[in-house]
Amino acid sequence: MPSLEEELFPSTPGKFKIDRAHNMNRQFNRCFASTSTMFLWALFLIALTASYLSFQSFVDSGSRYFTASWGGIQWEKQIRNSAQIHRSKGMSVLVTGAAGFVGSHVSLALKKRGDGVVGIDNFNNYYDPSLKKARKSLLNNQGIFIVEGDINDARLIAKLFDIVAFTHVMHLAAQAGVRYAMENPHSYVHSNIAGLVTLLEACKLANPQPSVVWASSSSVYGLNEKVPFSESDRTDQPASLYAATKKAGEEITHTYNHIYGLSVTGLRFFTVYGPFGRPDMAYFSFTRNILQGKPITVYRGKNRVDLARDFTYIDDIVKGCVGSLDTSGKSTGSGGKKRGPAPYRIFNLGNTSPVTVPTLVNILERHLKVKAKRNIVDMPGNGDVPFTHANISLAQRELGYKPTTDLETGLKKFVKWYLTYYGYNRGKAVH
Ligand SMILES: O=C(O)[C@H]1O[C@H](OP(=O)(O)OP(=O)(O)OC[C@H]2O[C@@H](n3ccc(=O)[nH]c3=O)[C@H](O)[C@@H]2O)[C@H](O)[C@@H](O)[C@@H]1O
Repeated sequence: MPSLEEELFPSTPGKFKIDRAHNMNRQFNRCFASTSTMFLWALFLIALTASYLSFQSFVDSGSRYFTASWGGIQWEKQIRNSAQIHRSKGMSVLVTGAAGFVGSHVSLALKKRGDGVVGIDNFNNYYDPSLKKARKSLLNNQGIFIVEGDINDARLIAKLFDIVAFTHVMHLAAQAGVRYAMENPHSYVHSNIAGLVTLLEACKLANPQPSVVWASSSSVYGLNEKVPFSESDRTDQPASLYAATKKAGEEITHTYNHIYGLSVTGLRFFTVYGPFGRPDMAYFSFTRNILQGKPITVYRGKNRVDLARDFTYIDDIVKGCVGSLDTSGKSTGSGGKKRGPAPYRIFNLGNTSPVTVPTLVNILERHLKVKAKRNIVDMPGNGDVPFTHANISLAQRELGYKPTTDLETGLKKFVKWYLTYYGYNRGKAVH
């Protein structure tokens, strides 16, 4: 069985391919010494090398995670229809990661108020792709088309900009998850760094250039101890590779703003939760385990201090995203040339009231009406930070951001959705 990494990176230039060619060469020397057969074999090897190189350049263009084909008149028509704006002064937005948790919610909100939305998602299997497909159906029903492809596919992204003059890009495609970075570090580099650069290259070359709003993370505050976390606080001590790639994203987007005049807004999300959420996150996996009577692992910090998060409800995050798009200001460049300074902004989008993980479990128990089997363990050195707490005054001032859902209310809505979607005692969708 191929390892997960091999599955994720089928195109990574594997040494075995080169070794195989090398071995063939040795066999060839042994078995075929005559000049004429040597000539024939040389031709064969040249042909083999040429096809290998063209295969490499194909995969390097980025379709590593996904093999679906794209293109054609019908495909372009679906994209144009989806991008159509149905309100005055509306925008046409390319949403990356549109089948993801935040991406699907933001796409629906934009479409609802009459903006044009085109999604792109690679539907990778970091978590159950059937949930992503379910979100996709929801979006399709509202007239939103999601292109199946990877943001590393430069040709595909360029094609999308050929078809639609996007005014905005809402970039939410990413390899998420703090602890998984220890298992599969390369997937973070692939999506959060290489993918980001591929996307920014396309934005930089587009004419007109779109304004870019993208998802950074509260994890960039890392080992920062000053609370609450303000945008001007230190972010140079990441505790995980995930955080490091998000921080790198902030620096990379800054250079595209500086050199090419791209308008950029980075949003530091604080542990977003809610209906249609991510199954890899604690509130979601705890719910599944509690309902199935399985134990849950609750991490505890140094000196037996409970871990805490500034859990933020999805509807509040959506308002922050839409507010960011509305106030983003224009990019100034065109065709890769800067014409003047463009906005570069970073905002915390949190809830400003941290809750401990044991309290999160208590609330879930109440809503589920089932007792959890808690397995309390000291936090392993896995990239986690002990607490997060957002200062949101900047977002309040500039975006009108004002979270209104507390954890109790938000989890109630999540549990209601979960039970409708999966039913009791199940991890699989009931429809
Ligand atoms: O806002 C953020 O910056 C980040 O929020 C979450 O990361 P995290 O806060 O670690 O969220 P969870 O994985 O749901 O963990 C929440 C808390 O539960 C704890 N936990 C997690 C899993 C578990 O089995 N047990 C447990 O106690 C974690 O240590 C953490 O304190 C997301 O997974 C990241 O993608 C996101 O960037």
